Amino acid sequence: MTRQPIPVSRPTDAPRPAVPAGLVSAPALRPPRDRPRRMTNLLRLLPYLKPYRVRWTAMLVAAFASLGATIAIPLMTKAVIDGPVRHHDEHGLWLLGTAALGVGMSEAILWFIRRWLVSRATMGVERDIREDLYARLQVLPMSFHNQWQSGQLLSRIMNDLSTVRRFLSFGIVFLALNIVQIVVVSGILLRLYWPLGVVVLISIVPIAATVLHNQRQYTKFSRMAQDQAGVVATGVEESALGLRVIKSFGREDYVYDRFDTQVTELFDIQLRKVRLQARFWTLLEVIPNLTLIVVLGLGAAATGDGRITLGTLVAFITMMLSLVWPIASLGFLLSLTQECMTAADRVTEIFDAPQPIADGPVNAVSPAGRLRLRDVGFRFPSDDERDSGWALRHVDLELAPGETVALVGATGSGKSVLTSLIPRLYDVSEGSIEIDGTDIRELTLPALRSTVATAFEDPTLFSLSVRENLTLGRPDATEAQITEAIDVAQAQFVHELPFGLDTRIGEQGMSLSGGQRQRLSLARAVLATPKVLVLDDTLSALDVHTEALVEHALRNVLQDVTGIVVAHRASTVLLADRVALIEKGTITHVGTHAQLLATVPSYRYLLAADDELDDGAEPDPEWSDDDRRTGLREQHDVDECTDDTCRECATLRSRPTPYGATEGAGR
Ligand SMILES: Nc1ncnc2c1ncn2[C@@H]1O[C@H](COP(=O)(O)OP(=O)(O)OP(=O)(O)O)[C@@H](O)[C@H]1O
Repeated sequence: MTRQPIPVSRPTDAPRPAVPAGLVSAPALRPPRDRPRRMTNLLRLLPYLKPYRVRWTAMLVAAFASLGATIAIPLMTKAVIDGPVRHHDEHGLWLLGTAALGVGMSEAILWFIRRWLVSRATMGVERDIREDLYARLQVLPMSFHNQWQSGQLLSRIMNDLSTVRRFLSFGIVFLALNIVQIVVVSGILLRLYWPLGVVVLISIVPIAATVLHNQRQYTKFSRMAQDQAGVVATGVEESALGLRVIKSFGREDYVYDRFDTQVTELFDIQLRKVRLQARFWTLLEVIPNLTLIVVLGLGAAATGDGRITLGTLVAFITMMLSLVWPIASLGFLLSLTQECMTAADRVTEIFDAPQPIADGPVNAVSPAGRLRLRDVGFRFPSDDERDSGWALRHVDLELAPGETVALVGATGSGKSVLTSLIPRLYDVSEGSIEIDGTDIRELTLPALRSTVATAFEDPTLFSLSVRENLTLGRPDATEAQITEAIDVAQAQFVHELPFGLDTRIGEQGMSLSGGQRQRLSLARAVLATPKVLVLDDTLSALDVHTEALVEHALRNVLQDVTGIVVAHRASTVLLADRVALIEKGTITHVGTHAQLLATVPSYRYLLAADDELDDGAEPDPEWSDDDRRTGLREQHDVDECTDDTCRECATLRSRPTPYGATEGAGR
């Protein structure tokens, strides 16, 4: 089974309507309460109807035609009663009866046509907005995703868009139809017998007043319910992903209680909505019934006095009753309109989120891969006024094409943040990063991301086949190239999966072990054949033997690319030509492993945990270049050495490498 890789943005040639311009160049995200633009947000979604305008207009015509039939039937009834029935005209009765039957049947057929026409159009609109929203989520920067709960996004992309569809499919149509029906029928009622018409109009006033009064409350509850649905979705997602942790700590009760609180809150909000509606619906039941009693009494008297005919009274009552549903549903339809406006707010918040990381003008993959960081500083974007602090400051580093630098630093020192800046997952806050002399902000994102490939410590795999996961960065890779990348990453285990490369792996690659996922992630990065390869502690989950094999193969790959390798172990550092030590967000030392080992105590502490070594000691001038590079003297025989204070023995013995203390890091 071969499937297309996950698209990260909508293909430009896809036969879909463009995102309405209002959505693309929308202003920055602002909290919903500050925005008096609720209707505007809904209107901004209406251009999605454009591709379906013929179908939608036809649907409106069918709907209004069937409304005409609905109104005509009571009038025909009047004509039958006051004409053929009253005058015992059998021929006229057949004629008018058949016509009324025809009108009734055409009303039913038009109703069916309306439903048939509208469902396809509105489902298409829902699909189109959903696709654009998804494409938008793909291009929004990491800072956006850091700030948004994934459940909120899920609830917007699923629930809110269904609300928009419901509104477009019947909400807006019936709102228009019902208003027209109320106005036209009220006019006819006044014309049939104005005193009774006035009674009916008076009865509409309290209903309309209640509808308007309820709107604000209902809107507030709608928004609260929709936001809380997002919180619940986040809870479900988190507990599904963190199931192992929850089980291993035996915290099922705790997460259940937390979930129970969230769900109960949603339940309470929905209950408040229902209570509000219930009060409203009660009013809608009572008032028409009271009106009917009054109309029947006054109408019977008027018929007895001969002021109106029996046919007029029957038509009046039939028409008046036909108003009950349009008026009653007005409350529901206005509620739906409110919900839809809230949903449109929530959807457009995503479209409106700023996209600071945009394409530059240069669409060319960098030829050599010379990487330069100039006085780079970075602070995480923060929502509030609080200063988020500098995660990186004054970072200067230059890598020649083909050179590999290991990034070493204590946990939290800024290594991952630094590696995220190179593919522009975040943009630098100050300074610049250049590849082959071009500021990476000048490059188009596709060009940059073809130049730079990254493998992360926590490798995310998708619910796709192994092949699709591997070729994410290079969809046109050949079998030979895939096999080579698999070999480099020592991921040959994929051939033993039930369907080999076509085996579909579970959600987030969960059916694979951590080390297997890391190897696939590494193979994916290698297969992308970048000019700059960034490995963010990619080998941390491998056993020492596999790590040694991967490193052996990686050595060849790194010869041809510029590499930044985040390393916590000496064995990984040995892949690099030079090492950069990062401390509290700043690169404090750059040199070979041996130089730093010999001269920088904090570096020794990090890699060797050896604080017994002399601070500031220079490496032995008799060491070979290779020894200097590795910081280990291969010729030195630890077993033979009798000097208890020997620096080399201490280094070799304490080093947490897979190579054995006397093997000189296995080079
Ligand atoms: N999304 C974020 N928002 C705010 N601060 C963050 C975010 N991600 C990381 N940080 C902070 O930035 C700093 C550097 O984090 P980073 O992940 O780069 O550390 P690291 O050196 O890679 O650590 P480790 O070796 O543990 O992976 C830390 O203080 C961390 O708390």
